[in-house]
Formats: sequence, structure tokens, C-alpha cells
Amino acid sequence: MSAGGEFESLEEILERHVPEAQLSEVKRILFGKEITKLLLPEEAIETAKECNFELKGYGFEAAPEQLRLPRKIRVGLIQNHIVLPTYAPILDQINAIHQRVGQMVEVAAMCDVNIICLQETWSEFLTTLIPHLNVDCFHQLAKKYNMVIVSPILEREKLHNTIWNTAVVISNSGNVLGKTRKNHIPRIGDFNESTYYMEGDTGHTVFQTVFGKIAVNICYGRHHPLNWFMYSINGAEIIFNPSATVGALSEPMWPIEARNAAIANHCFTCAINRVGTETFKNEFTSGDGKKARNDFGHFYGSSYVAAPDGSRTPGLSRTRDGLLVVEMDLNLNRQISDIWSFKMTGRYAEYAEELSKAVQRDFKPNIVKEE
Ligand SMILES: NC(=O)NCCC(=O)O
Repeated sequence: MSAGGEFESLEEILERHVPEAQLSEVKRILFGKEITKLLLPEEAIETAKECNFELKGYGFEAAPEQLRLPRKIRVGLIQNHIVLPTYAPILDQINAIHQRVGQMVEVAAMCDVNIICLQETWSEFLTTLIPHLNVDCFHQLAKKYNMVIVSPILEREKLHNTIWNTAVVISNSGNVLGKTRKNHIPRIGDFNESTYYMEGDTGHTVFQTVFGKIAVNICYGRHHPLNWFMYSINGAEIIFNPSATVGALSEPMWPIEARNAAIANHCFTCAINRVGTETFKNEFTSGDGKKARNDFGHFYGSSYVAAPDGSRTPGLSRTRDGLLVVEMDLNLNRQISDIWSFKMTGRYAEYAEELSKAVQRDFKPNIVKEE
């Protein structure tokens, strides 16, 4: 248990309590085919220890093919606490969080990560105050380390002061490849985001990087299977899901949603969650009948990667900052598609026709009843 009374991870509990003889079968059924541990460089392991964050590495294998070369790449997922309290001066908060996440990106570079994704609005104040600061310092890192950086931020549009929850994709050249805006805005629990973010207008953009085609399905979008599906229809090979969500609300769904999306869409998915319990000076309620409180609940981390064959990595800690490094061969997507053929067998024209009727006001559900 951590000082805050939170336990470390489900996997750790299983490892500790399930008898050795049954553990591998329990893990196979719960987590899918066993995956390999990555040997990470000593320098990275030491630096992570010094900087007090968890560093884990895993690899998904694909079968060798006769007509295609392997397409092995490494992704990095970063989960982190806020560094200073929510009521510290904003510029101090910005500098502190930049320094922290910068350290973690450096370690990712030591581990040869090709594409890294940070958590949802990891740097939420930046563009409000200092336009493009966030992008500017990370584009230098992207270029220096030949790394694509997915950087989810709060974006303020200049003309009308519209605020969006956005992920900027910085190419390995250091240039901004584009951005995607959160397209489903939550109205649940304390996440009253519709009072400050606008629904995104960037559609289901997929970014062609030198390492593969990627998309970003921001947080609450993971509850919508069609959202994942549309990124996949546009060709995404890896879909990142940078999130910020708390235990009481969503933890039982967390291991299922991104993993199911990887299976259903023959792609890799990367679920990243914030970590820590954040407190505010003023008490608040969400009109939910609960007593006014100062904290938002526990952001439970547990970031993980899922593969199209339904296997998944263990999660990062529920309580600690962490970097998850995952090697994957993108050939696995087509290999699994060739076995299960979900894309080929989906009746999309039929769904599209029925759906176009279902969104009409005069829609009558197709139900047969006994007279
Ligand atoms: N950040 C965010 O969209 N949170 C909503 C809650 C959830 O989707 O689990």
C-alpha cells in the first residue's frame, strides 16, 4: 500500500497470492498470450531509479513473414503526478512539470523509443498563458531524439477564445504534424468538461509518421466503440488513449475498453492514465448528493498497451510516476486480421444504412412482436 492507502497494482496482488502452479494459466486467461520482458539499458534503469519513477519494458512478437520485413518499433507511455500543488503559481507549476516530464522523455530516448505519448492535458495551462511554449520545447526533444511526441494540452483558439482538449502530434523532424481535438466531452461525476471544453472538430484524423500510422482517441472517447473504429477505418495502426480518470468512476472499465478496441480493430492501443490524488483549496460538489470535498479522487495510473491478438502488457503502478516502453511489430495487425477477419466480415454498408435511419427523428426500431 502507498502512503495514501492505495494498492500498487492488480498484477502485484495476483503474483503474491495466486499459487505458482496456477499463475501462468490465470495470467493467460486474464491477460492473453505471454509477452516478453524487454532488456532496457542500465543507464535508463539507473536514471529512472534516481528520478523515482517506475520503468517497465515489454515486447509483443509477430511471426516472421516471407514477403514483408518486420516493422518493429518502440512506443513509450508516460504517466505522472502533478509536481506542485494545484494552488501554486501557475508558472511554477509549468516549469516543474516540464522538468519532470522532460526527465522521463530523456529516459525514453535512452530506451530507443520511437513514439511517445504523454497523459491527457499533461500541461494544461500552457497555451492559455504562453502560446506554443509546450510545443516549442518538445519539438526540440523530438528532433534531437528522432522521436514522435504526442503531447496532449489545453488549446485556446485565438479568435474566439474557444478552449479545446487537444493532442498535438510532433513529428520526429521536430515539426508539428497536426493536432486532434477531443471529440467526446464528458458530463460525468466531477468531469464537467462541457462547461469549459468544446467538442472537437478534427474528425478521426490519422497521422502518417515514419514509424507507422497513429491516431489519438482522447480519454472519454474510449467509451465509444465507434470512435476507435473510425480511427481504424482511416488506417490507424496504433491508437493512443491519453486519459485522466479516477478509480471510483472508471477503474473496472479501464482494462477492458482499450484492449477490446485493439481486438475489434486489429490494431495496437495504448491506454495512458494520470496518477495521484489532487486537492484544491476550495471545496466543490458536482450536484451528485455527495458532501462537498477538496479532492478529485485517485487517478489510478495503470497505463498499458494492448495488441490485436488480445494480449496486453501489465499495467504501470496505480500510485507512481512511470514510463512504459513497449516494442511491437506492426505486422501483427495484418496477421491477426488474416486469422479473425473482423474488418472483412463487418457488414459496414448495412450498419451505415440502418444507422442513417436510426439518427432520423421519425426512426422506428426494427422490432417484431407477436400480435
Ligand atoms: N478526462 C476525462 O474525459 N474523464 C472522464 C471520465 C472517464 O472517461 O473515465
